[in-house]
Amino acid sequence: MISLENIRLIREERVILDDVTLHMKPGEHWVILGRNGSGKSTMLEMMNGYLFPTSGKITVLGHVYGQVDVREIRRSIGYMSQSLIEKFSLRDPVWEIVASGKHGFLRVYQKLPSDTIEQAMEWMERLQISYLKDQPLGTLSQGERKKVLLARSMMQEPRILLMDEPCAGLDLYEREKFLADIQQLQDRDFQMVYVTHHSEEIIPVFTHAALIRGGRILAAGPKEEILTSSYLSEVYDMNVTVDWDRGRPWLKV
Ligand SMILES: Nc1ncnc2c1ncn2[C@@H]1O[C@H](COP(=O)(O)OP(=O)(O)OP(=O)(O)O)[C@@H](O)[C@H]1O
Repeated sequence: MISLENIRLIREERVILDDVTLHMKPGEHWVILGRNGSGKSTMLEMMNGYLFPTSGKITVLGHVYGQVDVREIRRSIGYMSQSLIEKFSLRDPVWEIVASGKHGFLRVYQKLPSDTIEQAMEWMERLQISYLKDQPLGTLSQGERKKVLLARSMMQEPRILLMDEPCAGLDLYEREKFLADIQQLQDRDFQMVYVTHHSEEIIPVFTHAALIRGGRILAAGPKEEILTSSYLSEVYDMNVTVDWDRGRPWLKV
């Protein structure tokens, strides 16, 4: 469903991504793991069509970027990132922000169809944030904001969901609640790509991992083959040991 072939990106004369090749097939959920500044967010922005590579080929849902109207493809891609939260008005009520995801608007200026409002209520119910529906976004905790963003992304019934460090800033409790919500989405016919620098966020729903270091793919494939002590020591530039517990890799430094 998502394929990056020989991607190279040069910005301000710096090589940001080099020789990146990844094939994410239907039925696979991927994690992209790497240190700060390794190029993870840049890769997501390419999958979204926000950034175009200096060279290489990107194919998403069967369409080659550069040969299609990316805005059309983007309708099928949910995107969660901190930068998106910052675009909303902090005064808008939660239900409106969730509902506005249906067509990808940032604000609602017209009366919404009742089925869109109903769908927004259903997603808020499912993610247990109904009690927040009338609260202004600005009054929500970080964890609640992430759930609002997830509900909003799901409104467009995406075929792909890209998540850029969704657990950043969450405490242990909020993180685990959020990850449990992600785990529950597995029955849906879509593909998730999750960017993080914390390997303990790799919950069982994720089937594959790509390790990125200095803008290059260090290793990519089924997660059990990739999340090894040896590869992770290389990606983090320090000696670490992996312990698997209930389908999750935990690191000892
Ligand atoms: N417009 C730009 N011009 C020059 N360099 C850039 C530009 N945008 C990003 N970079 C550089 O590209 C590299 C990769 O950035 P990116 O945000 O993709 O990293 P990341 O792995 O997502 O990091 P983090 O985990 O800290 O969010 C960084 O070194 C960053 O400084």
